[in-house]
Amino acid sequence: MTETFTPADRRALIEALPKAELHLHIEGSLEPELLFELAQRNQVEIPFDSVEAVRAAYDFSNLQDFLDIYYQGMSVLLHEQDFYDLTMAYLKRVHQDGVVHVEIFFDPQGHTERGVAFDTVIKGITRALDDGEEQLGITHRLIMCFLRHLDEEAAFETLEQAKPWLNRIHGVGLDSSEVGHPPSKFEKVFAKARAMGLFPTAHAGEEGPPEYVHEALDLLQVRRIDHGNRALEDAALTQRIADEGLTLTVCPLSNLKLCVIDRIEDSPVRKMLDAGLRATINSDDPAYFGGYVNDNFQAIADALDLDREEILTLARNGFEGALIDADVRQRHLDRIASL
Ligand SMILES: Nc1ncnc2[nH]cnc12
Ligand SMILES: [Zn+2]
Repeated sequence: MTETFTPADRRALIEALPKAELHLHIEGSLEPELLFELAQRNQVEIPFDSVEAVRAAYDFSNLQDFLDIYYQGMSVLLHEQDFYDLTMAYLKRVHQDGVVHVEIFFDPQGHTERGVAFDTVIKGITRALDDGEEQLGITHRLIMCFLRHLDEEAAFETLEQAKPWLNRIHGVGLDSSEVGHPPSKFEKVFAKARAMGLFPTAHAGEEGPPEYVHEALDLLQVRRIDHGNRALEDAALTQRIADEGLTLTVCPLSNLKLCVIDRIEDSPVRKMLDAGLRATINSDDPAYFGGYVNDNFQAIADALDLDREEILTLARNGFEGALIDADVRQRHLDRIASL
C-alpha cells in the first residue's frame, strides 16, 4: 500500500522542519504596527493614518511600485534602537516558523542617504543578531547590498564605510530596481568586495532578462543568485547553474505580489527542482508580501502539490546553500533526515 501524504501532513512537516532563510531584506520585515510605533517614537510624518491604510497601500503591480513604498517605510528608522527592534521582531517571528539560521540583507544606502550613519544601522542590527543567537539559538550571516539604481561610486563609498565591520559582514549583494541597471554597472566594486573576502551574490532575473544572470555570473562572479526566475528562459544558462551547483533564493509570495508571476502555480520552483537546480524558499520582504518562510513553503507546496521528498529537498537546499561551516550544515541535515 502506498503511504498517503495529506494536506495536514504537509502542514505538520513544514512546521516541524528546521529552516534556513537566505533571502530576507531586514527593512522589508518592517510590519505596519512597528512602522506606526517608530513613526510616533521618532516623530516622523507618514502618509497613512492607520495600520489598515498601510496594508491597503501594499498593492503592487511591479518591483518599482513596491520599492517606492519600501524606501518610504524606511524613513521611520533613525536610531540604533530602531534597527535593533526591527531585527529582533523579525527573529522572534521566524523563531516560531522553525528558522534556525538567517542570512540577512541590509541596504545601508537607504539609510545613509537620509543622514543615518552606517554605524548606527549596523550596530542595531548586529546587537539584535547577537541577542537572537543567544536567546533564540538562531545563527546568522549579514549581507550588505548595494542599491543598483545608484551609481558605482556610491557603492564604493558604502564598501569603504563597511571596512571597520568586516568581521560582521559576510557578503555583498545587489538589489533595488533591476531593469536598466545591469550587473555590469557594478563590476569593479564587486571585484574589490571579493578581494576583501566578501561572498558575492546578486538579485538577477527577477524582472531582468537572462542576460543579467549571465552578467552576474561572468562579471560579478556571484556564487549565489537571488530570485533567478528568468534564468529558466535560457537552457544553456540553466544547465550552467545546475553544473556549478549554485543556489537560487526563490521568493514565491514576493513573485506573486510583484506580478513576476500571475498565479502562485506559475512559480518556477518545480521546474528548477526538475532541472537539478538548488532552489530555496524565502520570504524577501515578508511585511509587504503577506507571509514569512512557512507561509511561502505552504503556498508553494499547496500550489505545486509538492510531495514529502520535494519539501525535504527545499529545506535541505537552504542549508546546502548557506554560508555555514560543514559540521554545522551536517548537523542541520541530520535533523532533517531524522524527521
Ligand atoms: N525583491 C526585491 N528586489 C529587488 N530589490 C529589493 N529590495 C527589497 N526587496 C527587493
Ligand atoms: Zn530581494
